Amino acid sequence: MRALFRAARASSRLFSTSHASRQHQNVLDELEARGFVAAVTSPTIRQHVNSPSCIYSGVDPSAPSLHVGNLLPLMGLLHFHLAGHEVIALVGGATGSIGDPSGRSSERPILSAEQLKTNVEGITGQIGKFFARGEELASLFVEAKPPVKRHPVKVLNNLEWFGQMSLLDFLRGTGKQARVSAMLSKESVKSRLADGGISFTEFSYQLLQAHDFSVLNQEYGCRIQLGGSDQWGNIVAGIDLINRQRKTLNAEEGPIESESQDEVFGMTLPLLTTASGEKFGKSAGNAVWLDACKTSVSDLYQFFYRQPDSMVEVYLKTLTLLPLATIEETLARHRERPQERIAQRVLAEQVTHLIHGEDVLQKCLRAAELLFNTPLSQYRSEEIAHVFATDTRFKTVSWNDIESIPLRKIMATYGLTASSSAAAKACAEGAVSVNGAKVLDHKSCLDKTLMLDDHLFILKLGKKDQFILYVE
Ligand SMILES: N[C@@H](Cc1ccc(O)cc1)C(=O)O
Repeated sequence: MRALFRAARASSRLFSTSHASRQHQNVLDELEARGFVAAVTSPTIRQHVNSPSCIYSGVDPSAPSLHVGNLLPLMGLLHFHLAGHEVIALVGGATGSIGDPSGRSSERPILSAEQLKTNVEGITGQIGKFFARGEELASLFVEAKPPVKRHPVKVLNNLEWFGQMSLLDFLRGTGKQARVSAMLSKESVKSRLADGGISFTEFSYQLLQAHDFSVLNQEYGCRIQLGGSDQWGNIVAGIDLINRQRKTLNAEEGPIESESQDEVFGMTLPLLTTASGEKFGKSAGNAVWLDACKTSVSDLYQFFYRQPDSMVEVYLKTLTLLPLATIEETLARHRERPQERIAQRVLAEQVTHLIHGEDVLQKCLRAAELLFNTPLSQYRSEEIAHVFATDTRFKTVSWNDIESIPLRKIMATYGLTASSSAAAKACAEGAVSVNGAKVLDHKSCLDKTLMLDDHLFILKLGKKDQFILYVE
């Protein structure tokens, strides 16, 4: 671990250490300065977070992996965690089986119990790693004085309380407190009623999320819920539910001790968009996943490296832990020589480190250097195989597998092009190379004499796409 920190420190040598120590005064000041706050349900949240509180945010397991669009709420939670607040990351094993209508124009498909279980496991693991790496990175930049006491982050699954709950208990305890008029007035419901309608299942979703907030408030003293701006309605539903339940209880049993009656809050985050105004987190129409098997580490790196100048400041402030002063310095250096993409490089390195760790980042940088800059002949095929071993663009084959297959077919098989006719076209246009040598004839097979020390082919399409075949 120490070695890892040292390596991380070395890779962060770009940054002056004068800003490396900083004390969190009020986490809200920090979050506002970084552009994290879209809205809060009550201004008193500022006083409230002057002393340690407990905050939660939830994510539904609609896929086995999180994607970069999920990073913003996680970063928000991470700032609270680093500042000494208690943090609960909730994975919606129950809500994920219902489907949140917020921000969706059509019903979600129902996932099988098995699929949900796989998804919950995948996401739970990713959240754990995210906070572990976040702390590791923070120790490089943020040294709170006096040291802040941090609490272990809790990752909970709402199936814990919904799994055993009967429908009658839900309708009597939670449903009874909810007003249909308030439920109908939620944006997520209104927009669907105006266009295509909504199932009773998705209509009820807001009550499930409201119930979560109430459970977390009672069981863990949780008083803040954080979410994207599309979550406003669901968050407010939770606050309303908690207040109504308290009122009922007070009426039935007389006022109870004050601590459990303290105000609860909601805070929403802005929706991150791309320069063209689309939802952030897609690359060529596909989500950019945190799971390296779904989006390779180098594709994740490249996704951030390719961000336009107009967006890089927003992403540096929200998706990295670099102190604001360091971000300013980085941007100033970037503006002097924009063609060097200094800010994009820092962004890509920081995010890749946060998601995949320092070792994987270094491997990825090495791979990029290898694929883009240095002459291939400087390398041994074993070294390249080692660097790319877990990369989705790497495949071990036998010579028999590929010997008599035309290049265009190989390219299509390994996903370099969508079809072999697209590969043929790319060859004709001179966009294809094998170990640095241009291949114009798409009918040709891989030439054994081009192999790097008898083992390796790098197929390249244009500047960005490549595939590595390691011949055993
Ligand atoms: N509804 C949230 C996820 C969520 C689930 C349960 C909660 O208690 C909170 C949030 C979303 O779709 O992003």
